[in-house]
Amino acid sequence: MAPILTNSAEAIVSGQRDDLENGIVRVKNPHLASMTEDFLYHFDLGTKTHNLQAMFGDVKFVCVGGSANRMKAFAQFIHMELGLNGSDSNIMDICAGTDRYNMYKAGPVLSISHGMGVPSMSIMLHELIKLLHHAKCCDVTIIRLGTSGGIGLEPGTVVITGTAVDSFFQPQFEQVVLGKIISRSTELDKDLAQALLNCGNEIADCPTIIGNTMCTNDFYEGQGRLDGALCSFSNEEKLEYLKKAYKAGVRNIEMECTVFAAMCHSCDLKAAVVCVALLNRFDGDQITTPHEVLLEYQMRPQKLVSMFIKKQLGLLKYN
Ligand SMILES: O=P(O)(O)O[C@H]1O[C@H](CO)[C@@H](O)[C@H]1O
Ligand SMILES: O=c1cc[nH]c(=O)[nH]1
Repeated sequence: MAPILTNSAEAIVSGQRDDLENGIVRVKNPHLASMTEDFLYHFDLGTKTHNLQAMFGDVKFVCVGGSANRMKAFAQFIHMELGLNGSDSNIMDICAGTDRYNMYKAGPVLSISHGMGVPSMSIMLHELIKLLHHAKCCDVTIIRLGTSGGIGLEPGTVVITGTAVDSFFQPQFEQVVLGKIISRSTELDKDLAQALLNCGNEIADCPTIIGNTMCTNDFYEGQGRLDGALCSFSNEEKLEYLKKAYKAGVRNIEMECTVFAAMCHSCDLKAAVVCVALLNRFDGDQITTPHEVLLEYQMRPQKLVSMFIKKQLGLLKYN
């Protein structure tokens, strides 16, 4: 179906131009300004109940990932890496009042879980972007740290997304709004991707590439797996699709990158997606790699992003 609205139609409304000029995170919703209170239901945080500027005003980096444990571990890791005061074991879940998402803060770094799939990521991002806006956060960089299925890659390879594409290999995110399809661009920040690649290249045993990432709405049939409860295609058809994806520059598959890229792009947030490939999908579908190996793979995006944050904060030199 043809798109009915693109990014260009989302004009900057009055008041938002000031935010653009002073680097404050912007929202693109003219209705928000007239609300006397904004309650971020899935975070259990609100503009009347919490001083969001005092709590979050110093945030410069937001790291997001599917699992609550991973994002807690990342908060503890970055706390240690940045040499922050206090014990990393005291880092508390800021969203403890709800079990939808988990949020941790370590100095200027916010670490949040988003669950699995586009709807879960989308809800989290609506509330996160509003939170950053209400807190008057400036010049924020947001990075997704995830896992993925590789296409033609050695397991353990870290893929920094060049372009986030949908299941038709198109650089767009389509959403149904009021019964019509809206299409938004999934452009990501090229300089940020390159800076992250440079960090990856400095880390031993952390093979890193830039490649296109395909976002799907399912882990099984949606990613061409033969091992789900349902399967409507043959092994040959699966391989043909994966080869087509490879030809289109796709190097990994996950389940959130297009909505993440589109929403961040629409709100002028510098964004990147850094996902480790857990397996090579040309070799199979099941993830049977030992748990300790998977944990080490999951640390790779964290180490890479930690190095980037340290460089940005002047704690490490750029080569
Ligand atoms: O490792 P995370 O961040 O959860 O991401 C990937 O893993 C999940 C599927 O196992 C999907 O959410 C996919 O995008
Ligand atoms: O194959 C995989 C592995 C992790 N996450 C995905 O979405 N797909």
